[in-house]
Amino acid sequence: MSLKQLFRQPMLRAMLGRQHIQALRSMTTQSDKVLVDLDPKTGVAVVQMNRPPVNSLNLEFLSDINNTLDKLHNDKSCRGLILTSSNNKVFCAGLDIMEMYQPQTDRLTEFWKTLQNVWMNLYGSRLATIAAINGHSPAGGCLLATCCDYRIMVQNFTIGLNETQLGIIPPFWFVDSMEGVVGYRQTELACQKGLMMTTDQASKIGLVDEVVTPEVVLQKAQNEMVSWLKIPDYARQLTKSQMKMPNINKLRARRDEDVQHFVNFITKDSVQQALGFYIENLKKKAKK
Ligand SMILES: CCCCCCCCCCC/C=C/C(=O)SCCNC(=O)CCNC(=O)[C@H](O)C(C)(C)COP(=O)(O)OP(=O)(O)OC[C@H]1O[C@@H](n2cnc3c(N)ncnc32)[C@H](O)[C@@H]1OP(=O)(O)O
Repeated sequence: MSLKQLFRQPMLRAMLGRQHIQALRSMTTQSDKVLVDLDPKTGVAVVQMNRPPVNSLNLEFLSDINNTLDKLHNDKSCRGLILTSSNNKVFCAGLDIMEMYQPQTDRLTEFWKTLQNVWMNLYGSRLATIAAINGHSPAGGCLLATCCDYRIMVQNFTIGLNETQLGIIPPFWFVDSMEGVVGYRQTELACQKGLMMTTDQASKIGLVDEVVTPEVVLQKAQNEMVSWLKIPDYARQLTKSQMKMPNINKLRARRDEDVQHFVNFITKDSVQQALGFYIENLKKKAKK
């Protein structure tokens, strides 16, 4: 069903009310890959990633996410953001591997710059941000989750920075994001070994704050958000910025160098070969 058709549903209209539908409409015109429901009463936006089959992050999807963040940041009524997925098995499969396999350099460069922008925009967001992780969350998916201020994850899924298992390297700002959440030692273990952790394992090291069942994940995120929004915005925002700016400034200072490293690394024959094998295995596994 298209969004237009969805808005026409009498049940939905009755449930949400007219004002809410208006907000929904204005926020969803941007992209069908990023669905935004901004509640004008609470100032909380639920942002659903909606790029089937697995929300892998390609250039266009990343641009859509970035535009959505910009729009929400420019909307004074918006105070909180809950990031989740329309797929109840996969929160986000990480970067779209096809962007990195046999790439055109211009697009690869643009792709990486856009990912850097998404990271800076979400990690440094003025909003209180909660990830409602309702499915698997490898690599770039884990990065998005660690950009948020709080993580609630559905049981029996997996999360982690598994890059080394693919023969690639998690960039320093991926690592910084993880370290900010779980500390140096756990980051060292998780990143060097490319660990994909179950929800329970992730909870034990503090990578996720709450483990829940699928039915309640969004409600739990909404409840948690209430407590964050009780804090005066300026106090919360300045405290957040004090803690996050050093990492953002670190990437800002090394942006071009980081793009260059990425492009040089990805275009190496050995890395292309490793990615080729990985894609083949993914496809074989998907067919089974
Ligand atoms: C000196 C310093 C140098 C620094 C250099 C920098 C180095 C580079 C840094 C790059 C950082 C990379 C970050 C990443 O995010 S890489 C991506 C990592 N992601 C994964 O490994 C996830 C792979 N996917 C899965 O494990 C599963 O798909 C998942 C658990 C997410 C879901 O399982 P499920 O069973 O539900 O779905 P399928 O596996 O059947 O998949 C369905 C189809 O989707 C395709 N797919 C899956 N993941 C991806 C992906 N990440 N990109 C593109 N496509 C993906 C899969 O192949 C299936 O497709 P088909 O149906 O067409 O076969």
